[in-house]
Amino acid sequence: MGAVARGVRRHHHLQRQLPRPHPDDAHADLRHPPERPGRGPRAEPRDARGLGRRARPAPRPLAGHPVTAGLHVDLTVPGRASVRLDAGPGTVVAVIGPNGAGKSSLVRALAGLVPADGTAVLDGTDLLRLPARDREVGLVFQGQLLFPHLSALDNVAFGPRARGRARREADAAAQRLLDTFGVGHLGHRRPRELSGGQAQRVAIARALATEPRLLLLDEPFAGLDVTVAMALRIELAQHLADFDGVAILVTHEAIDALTLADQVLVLDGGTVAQRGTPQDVAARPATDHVARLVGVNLVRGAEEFTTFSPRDVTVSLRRPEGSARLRWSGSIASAQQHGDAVRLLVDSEPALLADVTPQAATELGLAPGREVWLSVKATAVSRYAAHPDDR
Ligand SMILES: Nc1ncnc2c1ncn2[C@@H]1O[C@H](COP(=O)(O)OP(=O)(O)OP(=O)(O)O)[C@@H](O)[C@H]1O
Repeated sequence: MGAVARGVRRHHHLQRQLPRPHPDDAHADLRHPPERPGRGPRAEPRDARGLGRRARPAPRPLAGHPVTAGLHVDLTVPGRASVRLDAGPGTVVAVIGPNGAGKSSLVRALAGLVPADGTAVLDGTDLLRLPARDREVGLVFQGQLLFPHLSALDNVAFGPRARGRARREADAAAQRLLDTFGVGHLGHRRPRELSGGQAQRVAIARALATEPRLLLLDEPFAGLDVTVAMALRIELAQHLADFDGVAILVTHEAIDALTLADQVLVLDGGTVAQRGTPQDVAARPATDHVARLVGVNLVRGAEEFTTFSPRDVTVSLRRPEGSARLRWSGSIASAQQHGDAVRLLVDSEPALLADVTPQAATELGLAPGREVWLSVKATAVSRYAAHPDDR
């Protein structure tokens, strides 16, 4: 669980120690979704953690697949991606990687939007053997269109209604979700009357409305204003803290992986380059892409990788003393303000980042095109095996 989600879950755990909230309470209803019509009052016992979530129907096992809760993927989208992934219930997996790495191919294969070989077993059922419409999957894709002729509320209520829930109940559940994502007052509006951020909130609410066992979020914050994206991230973290399905979040932002995810899957060239907790992946990146995402330098040797912070790099115009392994030359490709420092991207082998003070940048004339030497102290670098067993 990500750091934000962990905090939220702790908060909810404390709340669970308190007397049960009134059923009309909007937050309570997220944990106590209304029953489907015709089933009468809740008959199932509450689960062991006392969350009061509705007991799910027993998963249908397939021959050769033991019923194991969560998601167990070993699939290939021919020519695009080949991925193995295991995620227990309640896990948020961030999928990161450069353009063309296969991230969208993975989520689209799970959603049934592109054909795939292999298996993707969700709570004992192989999704790849089901038509897309029968998969218990909620989808949020970047710039995804809402139904233009329906109001925001009807967009969210559409899925539950299509699954047989009475209109009043579906609308009430949709309203609660819209409230959760801060757009409860916009339920009457058509999609064209919503801003991008508001529409994206409605899209997330719509994906959650059917209580999917698998939530697929493909860059849900892309293209949003920074403050809107941050607010949405926090709201989503609160929701994910109580979500007992599996969520897969494709993202280009390190902050998503670090704050929302329990597991990070790094794709590169259509295969898994690294997997681990956000902290492990950030501390020991295996690819240049991840190193850039988390803002560290990565020097890859055959047996050993080395990382260090741009802050620990010394920039000089003359060749410095010290170990040749910790010394590079190159020309400055770019110089940008970064917090209270100037961040240089140096076209060395490999390309490296160096943070210098504005004063040093001025004194040394550190502008693009300038030839410089970079060095780092041995005590400032972290080394790790290039090929750990768990990749
Ligand atoms: N419709 C398609 N037909 C054929 N190949 C495709 C198609 N869509 C994607 N590909 C290829 O499959 C590979 C993986 O693409 P994919 O879109 O899954 O990557 P991605 O990691 O999601 O990239 P991005 O971050 O740019 O969205 C790429 O080599 C891409 O060119």
